[in-house]
Amino acid sequence: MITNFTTRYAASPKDVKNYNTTRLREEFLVNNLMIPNVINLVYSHYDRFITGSAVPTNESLKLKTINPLKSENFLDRRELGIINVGEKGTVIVDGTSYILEHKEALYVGKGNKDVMFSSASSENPALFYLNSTPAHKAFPNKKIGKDDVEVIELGAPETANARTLRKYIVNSVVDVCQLQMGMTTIKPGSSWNTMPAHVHDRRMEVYFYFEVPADQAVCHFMGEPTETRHIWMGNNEAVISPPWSIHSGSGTSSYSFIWGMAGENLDYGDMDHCKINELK
Ligand SMILES: O=C(O)C(=O)C[C@H](O)C(=O)CO
Ligand SMILES: [Zn+2]
Repeated sequence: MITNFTTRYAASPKDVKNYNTTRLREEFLVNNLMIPNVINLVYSHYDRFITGSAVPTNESLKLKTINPLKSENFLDRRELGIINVGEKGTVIVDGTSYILEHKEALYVGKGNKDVMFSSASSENPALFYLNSTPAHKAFPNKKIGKDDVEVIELGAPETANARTLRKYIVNSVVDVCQLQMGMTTIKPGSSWNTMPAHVHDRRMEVYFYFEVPADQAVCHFMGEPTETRHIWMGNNEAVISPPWSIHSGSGTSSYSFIWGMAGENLDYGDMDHCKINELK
């Protein structure tokens, strides 16, 4: 089996103003996820947040440590969130099996040594989306099924931002050190996520867009509120959002995305909202 990783460094908003399209995509877009039989990881220096995927088909895939961690096992000093956006699969953590159906999640605490991914069917594999952050305390592993999530309805059809937000890995659902993860689904007829936009300089965020039809796209907006840029994104692509950046998007069809955050606090609602008519 193959484990790949790449590193992304943090960038100043003053520099990002001067990036062209290619550079913007090189620094922030993660477009090598959900490759069969491979674990692909991107190590970002924003809060040392790792974004990745594991797609096991005929054989199980083991989460191996990577060089930047300089640790024997991947989770020696980290916690991990896993959301399955594919078909049924299993994650075995130090001998305990957790079956994850479509859109179920697993929190894996610091100190676990062995994490193995497998799919129930090699033709219709599990698609495990992974987020990992540094951790300083070992919290118990916990599966988060569809009934465990906290659901909020946001937006309205009139403003084209009607969407359902599901909180999976937040501190009211599971004990965590700093990782937060959830999923937002745009309702048919709406296109905007996270509008009105916000920033939270206390935390960075990564968005993973999925359920984007093959001939459609999502235009992701980033940048300081008065200096925005955009990145066109396809299905199963992620984008790193620096703490100083808005993170909003508009799709040419309905779509879903997984948001993952890390940083200074665990307060989901700690956001500085931007006035829509003041964005530039
Ligand atoms: O649609 C939304 O609004 C979101 O999903 C917002 C994210 O959860 C977020 O940005 C949290 O800070
Ligand atoms: Zn946010």
